Amino acid sequence: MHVAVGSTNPVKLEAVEETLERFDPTVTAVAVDSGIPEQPWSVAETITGAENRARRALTADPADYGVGLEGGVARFEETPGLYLIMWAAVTDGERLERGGGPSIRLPDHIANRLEDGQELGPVMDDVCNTNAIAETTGAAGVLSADLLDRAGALGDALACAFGPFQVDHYAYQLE
Ligand SMILES: O=P(O)(O)OP(=O)(O)OP(=O)(O)OC[C@H]1O[C@@H](n2cnc3c(O)ncnc32)[C@H](O)[C@@H]1O
Ligand SMILES: [Mg+2]
Repeated sequence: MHVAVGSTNPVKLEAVEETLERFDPTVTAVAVDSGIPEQPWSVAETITGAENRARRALTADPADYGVGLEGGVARFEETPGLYLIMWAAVTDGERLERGGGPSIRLPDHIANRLEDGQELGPVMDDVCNTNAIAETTGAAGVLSADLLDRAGALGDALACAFGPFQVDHYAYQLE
């Protein structure tokens, strides 16, 4: 199985390789434009970024599946605070499925810096005194006391978008 991933971030490639390990995938990285701002600010924008990445990766590199993984931030009416969210999209060229990953509240001092227009990756590096933490454990790792890591969190979203291609239950269309 050949999977084209719309990113060159090693943590995203790791997420795909680990999550789809059972299918023994050949994973290629495709540099694509996500078509949205570098720091998505809503569920809708984050999902659109994942969709664009999946479609554009498959167009650039004809594989069995195109995968898009996108991190973003969003507010929810039902709960206070700014949340880090992540979404995945998978396409086989005809059908496209979406799946969501974990959501974790950002500390106010970090949320305030995003409100001022900064990006989460560099803000996390500044706060944690790290270099490119978005390519390893990520904010998801740091803020969950390492109960998660970014590859695993993105992998959960991917599993939710990829599973429906493999499971017969989705093949029956309800009229
Ligand atoms: O090369 P790409 O694929 O774009 O990888 P990226 O790390 O920039 O990932 P996204 O564009 O999907 O994420 C949007 C922004 O949110 C940041 N981000 C998302 N999740 C993060 C995490 O767990 N830790 C640190 N930064 C994160 C990321 O660095 C970007 O500034
Ligand atoms: Mg990015």
